[in-house]
Amino acid sequence: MKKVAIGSDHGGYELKEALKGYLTELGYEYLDFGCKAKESVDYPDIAFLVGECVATNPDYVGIMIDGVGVGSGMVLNKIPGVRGAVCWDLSSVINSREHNNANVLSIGGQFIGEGLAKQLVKKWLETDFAGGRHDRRVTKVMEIESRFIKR
Ligand SMILES: O=P(O)(O)OC[C@H]1O[C@@H](O)[C@H](O)[C@@H]1O
Repeated sequence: MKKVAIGSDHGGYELKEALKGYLTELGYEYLDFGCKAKESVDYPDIAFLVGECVATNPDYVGIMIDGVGVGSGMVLNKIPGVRGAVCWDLSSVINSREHNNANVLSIGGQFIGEGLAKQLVKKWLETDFAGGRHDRRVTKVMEIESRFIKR
């Protein structure tokens, strides 16, 4: 079972706190990268920490929650090795795992209520990469990334 790197900005703080308890209920270990209170913070700072954890630890997947999910999605996809997926419903969640082998889920705490967020997180964590033709495509995604990595 993968471990979960979880983080939020102020827009996702309350949902993050609720999801932590839910992850424990489901049997997942997690590492909380903040934020630690509802005061305003900058989503790139936290999304970076979540993405860095996932990029450097194959045992981890990530969950990042800001107000909308899009900004953190941008940050996550700047980090080599991270495939961040901004999702809003069960179809996008399932597709991001089966087709894209997403390793970080980004959701918007201002749009997604606690009940739906729990459904999305559970489904995302339980859905496997389908491989096959999708493996070829994800390999191409990662190859494109490698063209921009300076050595
Ligand atoms: O709460 P403020 O600072 O207005 O806006 C920050 C939010 O707006 C978007 O960039 C992100 O979703 C972030 O959570």
